[in-house]
Amino acid sequence: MSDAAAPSQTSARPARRGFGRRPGADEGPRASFRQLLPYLTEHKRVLAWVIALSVLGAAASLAQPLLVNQVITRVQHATPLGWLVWVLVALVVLAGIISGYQHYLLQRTGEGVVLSSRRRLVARMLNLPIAEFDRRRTGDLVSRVGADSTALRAVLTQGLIDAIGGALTFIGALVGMAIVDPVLLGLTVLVIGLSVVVVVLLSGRIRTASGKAQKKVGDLTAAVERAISSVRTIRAAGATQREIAAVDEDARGAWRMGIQVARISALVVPVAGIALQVSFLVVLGIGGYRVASGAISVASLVTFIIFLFMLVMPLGNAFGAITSVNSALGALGRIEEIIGLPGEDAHDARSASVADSRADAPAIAFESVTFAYPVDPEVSSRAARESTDDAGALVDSAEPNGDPRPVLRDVSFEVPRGKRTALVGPSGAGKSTTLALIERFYDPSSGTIRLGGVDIAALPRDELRAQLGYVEQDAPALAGSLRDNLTLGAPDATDDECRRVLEAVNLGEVLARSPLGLDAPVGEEGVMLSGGERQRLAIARALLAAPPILLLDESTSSLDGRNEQLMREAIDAVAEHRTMIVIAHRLSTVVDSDQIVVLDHGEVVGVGTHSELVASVPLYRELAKHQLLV
Ligand SMILES: Nc1ncnc2c1ncn2[C@@H]1O[C@H](COP(=O)(O)OP(=O)(O)OP(=O)(O)O)[C@@H](O)[C@H]1O
Repeated sequence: MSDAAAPSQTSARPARRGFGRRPGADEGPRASFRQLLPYLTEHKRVLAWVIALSVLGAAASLAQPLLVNQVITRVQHATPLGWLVWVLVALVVLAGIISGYQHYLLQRTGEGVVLSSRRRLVARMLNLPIAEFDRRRTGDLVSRVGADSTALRAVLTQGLIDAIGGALTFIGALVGMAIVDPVLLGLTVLVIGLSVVVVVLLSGRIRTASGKAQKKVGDLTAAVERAISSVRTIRAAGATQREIAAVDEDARGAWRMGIQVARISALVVPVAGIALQVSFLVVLGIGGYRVASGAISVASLVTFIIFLFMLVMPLGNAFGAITSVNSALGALGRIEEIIGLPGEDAHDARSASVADSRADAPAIAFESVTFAYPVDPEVSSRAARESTDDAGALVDSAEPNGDPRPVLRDVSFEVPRGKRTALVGPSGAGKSTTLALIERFYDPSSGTIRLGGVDIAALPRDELRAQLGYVEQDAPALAGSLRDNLTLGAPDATDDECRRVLEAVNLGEVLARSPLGLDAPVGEEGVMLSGGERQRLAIARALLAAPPILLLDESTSSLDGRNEQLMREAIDAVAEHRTMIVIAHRLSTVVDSDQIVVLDHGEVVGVGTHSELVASVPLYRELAKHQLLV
């Protein structure tokens, strides 16, 4: 049940500040090369094989000019060519096969890196504390799994491994040059060293710019996600053009950052070429002078120049690799930012088990629970810095001094086993928050919540959530079929059980509506169902998992008489033999509850039956009068 509830919590309660821009958060996170290594070492065998192939390929290619030279000499001297041509053909074919195979292996490994980053990212993302979803934008998170992970592929497919393979040629050329003429080598190293310094200096800027570019893509995805998920509201408000303009602005932001990356890499790409040309001119000039002065022979100078070309080629590859690795590091920074966050159970004690609960203890007990929603650190520090008026407008969950504002204060009440307890109170009193604390979507700032006498903070979360069924307030249906929705918390349920449970919540009619039966799609967020049907489908889902305690956050939307009756019957079906906590927005649903807890401004102002509360709690009497129940 918990698995069902946790992820969909985000859609039920979109982040309060979710759509806004996060001030000062323009600097994307940056990753270091060290963080990339685990992704590469996962494939170290294939990569070693690829490097070996690239050395072999280089040797096959390098041998070709030597053989061509031989062929030409033999033709000039009219000597038979013999096996030479066949060896040459074989080498050309071999070099081609090696390069094709190497390309395939790199692409495949690149996909492997993307896959493992996505797996790690999604595994962590779906385990993050709910508060992280409150403060982050869904689209931005989605973009990390899509665009950012894809960017990692470039590390392998664009030069890094070629550069490593080329390192051998590079070192060989250096050694050869040192033997031929150390003085000329000194000059060459000076020129090439300068180009390396330039590239290394630029590489940091590429990484930063790529990180920002990926962040802009995240902003864009978030804007598109917001526009698509609220498309009905946007159309109805006549705001389509404004939304298009807003998304357009984000798209242009991503484009601008992309251009910036292109500008910096445009500086890097020609550096290797310039280094070659300059060192060629220097070697020719100074080398020519040294030949003239008799310091070296012409043959040595020619050999040195050939080595120079062999030296600069892999250097060009390495510079290309620096660009692609730094771009990937920009994306990796955003991936690692999420992977590095602690999961919701990182600090859990797990020192108790549900088996420790006592039969004589209440099903649930709140003991002096105080709770404040965590405030985004950025907002809290901004609130503390700026004038209180502005800060107040920033976010309503922070006190003017930046401290989080308590939503529940010193709340104590008990939920008896097998009975129906209702939570009532004005909007914003903290009713949904109370259920969220029982599910441990958040932990109290102080006080204790007990399940059968056991502190829920000591229980493994999956054990706790297996005891609870949770029906959220609005639209709690997931895209997919009726069956997908029902079996979310009970994957082994049979079709018969699914059908029975649909009948129990008066949804038999929905089942009969489509020839697809249980396979009938419910649409994105269940749009193909009415509000009342969605809520009853969620109740059916909870019922199928058969948890001993059911938490039901009744829909705020008003239901017509027939739907209300259907809902009441569904709740009665659920309540049988179960402990139930229901948040009631219509008192008529709860007047016959065994116990009613009245919340006001985060405090318990009364606990009792309907008639007791009418007699003793003015707020309840007021609510009842309003709803024509007294
Ligand atoms: N994720 C959140 N982050 C920050 N503040 C929140 C969050 N969810 C709720 N709040 C705040 O907590 C307070 C209590 O909200 P809650 O949803 O628990 O009230 P409620 O009694 O269920 O209201 P309603 O009857 O309207 O559903 C409100 O002031 C609300 O703004």
